[in-house]
Amino acid sequence: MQKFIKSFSYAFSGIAYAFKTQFNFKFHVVAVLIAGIAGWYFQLASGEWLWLIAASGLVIVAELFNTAIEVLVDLVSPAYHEKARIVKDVAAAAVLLAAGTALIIGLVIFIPKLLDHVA
Ligand SMILES: Nc1ncnc2c1ncn2[C@@H]1O[C@H](COP(=O)(O)OP(=O)(O)OP(=O)(O)O)[C@@H](O)[C@H]1O
Repeated sequence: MQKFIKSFSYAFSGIAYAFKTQFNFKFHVVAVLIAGIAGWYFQLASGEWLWLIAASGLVIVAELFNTAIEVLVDLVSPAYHEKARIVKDVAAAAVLLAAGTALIIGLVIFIPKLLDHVA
């Protein structure tokens, strides 16, 4: 049981590291919070909440993997290396794709609600 609790504390320290050191991670956490507040304001249906939660999770998980990959690359290849560049660029591309997907999901959910709101 103590091992189980410890593994949570390791995971939380990983989240804290990403939050403290990665501007993009902070940016995405703020975006997720804003989406959550907007979801609460517009009283999303449960299906819409599920899409929003899945999209948010996708972005945060991608950011965490990207952070881990960046740290690992810096550890094994502090000097410039073409393969290190590719690894970091591909990891960054995964975040970009996740964020783009989440943005599209957010627009599909919120644009009709915003249009209804202003009409
Ligand atoms: N060791 C390296 N060898 C080759 N290219 C690298 C190396 N480190 C970084 N790069 C290149 O520089 C880009 C930016 O790398 P960097 O580590 O600064 O990431 P970042 O996305 O700016 O994150 P952060 O600023 O949070 O560390 C990478 O995507 C890659 O193209």
